[in-house]
Amino acid sequence: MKSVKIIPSSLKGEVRIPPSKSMSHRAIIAAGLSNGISNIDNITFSDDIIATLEGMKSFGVESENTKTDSEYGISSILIKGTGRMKLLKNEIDCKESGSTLRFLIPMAGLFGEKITFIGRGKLIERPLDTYYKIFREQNIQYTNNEGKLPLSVEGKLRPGIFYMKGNISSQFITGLLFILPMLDGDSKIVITTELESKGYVDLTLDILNKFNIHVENNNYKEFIIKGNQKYNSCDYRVEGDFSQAAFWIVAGILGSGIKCSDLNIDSLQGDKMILDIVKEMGANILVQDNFVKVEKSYTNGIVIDASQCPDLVPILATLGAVSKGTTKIINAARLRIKESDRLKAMATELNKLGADVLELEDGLEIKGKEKLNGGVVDSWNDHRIAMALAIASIKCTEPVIIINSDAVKKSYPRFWQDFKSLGGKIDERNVGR
Ligand SMILES: O=C(O)C1=C[C@@H](OP(=O)(O)O)[C@@H](O)[C@H](O)C1
Ligand SMILES: C=C(OP(=O)(O)O)C(=O)O
Repeated sequence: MKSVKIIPSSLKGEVRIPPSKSMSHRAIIAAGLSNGISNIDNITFSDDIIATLEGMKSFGVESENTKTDSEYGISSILIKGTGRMKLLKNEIDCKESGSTLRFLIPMAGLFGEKITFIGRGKLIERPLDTYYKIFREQNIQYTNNEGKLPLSVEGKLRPGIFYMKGNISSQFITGLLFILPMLDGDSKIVITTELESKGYVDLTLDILNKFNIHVENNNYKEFIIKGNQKYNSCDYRVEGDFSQAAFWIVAGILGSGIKCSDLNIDSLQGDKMILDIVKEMGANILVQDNFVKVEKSYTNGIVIDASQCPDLVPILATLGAVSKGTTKIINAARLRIKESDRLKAMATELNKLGADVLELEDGLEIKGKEKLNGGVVDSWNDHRIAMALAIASIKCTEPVIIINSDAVKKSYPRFWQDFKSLGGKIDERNVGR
């Protein structure tokens, strides 16, 4: 396991934002389900994306790496779909990726053969009840380990009406939206609660559309899906990731200004909300068509509703910890079922650095301080916690040691390189455990 020692310094400069993880998962899946060859440009092989790519290969999809830009760790891949999946491997390793697991489970319903999903870390216990309910309703056989992975599924998914809660994870809705259009009859998904993470469903519908699959969205309450649709292959460039840009935007505010390039300002990504949130907190930010530039700014605490942007919470907790007044993060209960219990993780670790964070049942209450101290903190094996703590170091008076710092590989393998290129001073070391 790796740890990093950070000597606090003020970051500044320009960073090319890595491709959106959410859009990469979706592009690989849609391309794999189509009949033909799709060129997917601007891909980073983070652990989560490797899990989806390998999972699709188990379903008979072929992929070829066509271009690699080693300076930025960016690749292009050709995905060869056959339109008809063939099962090459019955065990799918989703590593620690919730998206991979929840997007690929419904695909098992195309085969009717027994398929086993395995995973690691916290993924083993992240909830899947929404799918278990559907399996029972459709007489699909499944076994799990007291509700946890490994999960084995056997049986064909049939078209129909699917009632689903919208406040556990939007990933279940995305998972069904990929497969229901391929079934031999029409389906409807009915959302029985308010839908959280709507932006992620928008991303799914957008990619489906680009690959020739059409779904009617009745105001996020119902999704009407015609059966017998066919995915067309498509050349697709993945745009920059606003969830990752958020770390550098906050780093620029706390440090000495940062330009984030390769962002699409018209993006459908829900985490684009970071721009409005930091503006409301008082940050000076210049937003252009394809880049964002933030200046060092003094920010004030506000109330932040996290229901549509859960992945921003760790870095917003960091910003709140050094903003003037109180920052309250509300509607964030779902954060407890991510790669770590992110509410507990951020409250615990920021407090170790000298912050004043109170963990609430469904949020955080943070009383801002001008400076933090420093100390030894843990990433909880969660990429977003590691990155949020790294950015907190900018405001520390003493060094910060982050244990299990290579958790960043889940979504952003080059994070520490980019941190250094912006002037971050780190010392990486291997530690036992
Ligand atoms: O569909 C997606 O790509 C994602 C949906 C969100 O999950 P929930 O819908 O479970 O909040 C988000 O937290 C996750 O990082 C990616
Ligand atoms: C929660 C995340 O991803 P996933 O649910 O796909 O594991 C994330 O990237 O923060």
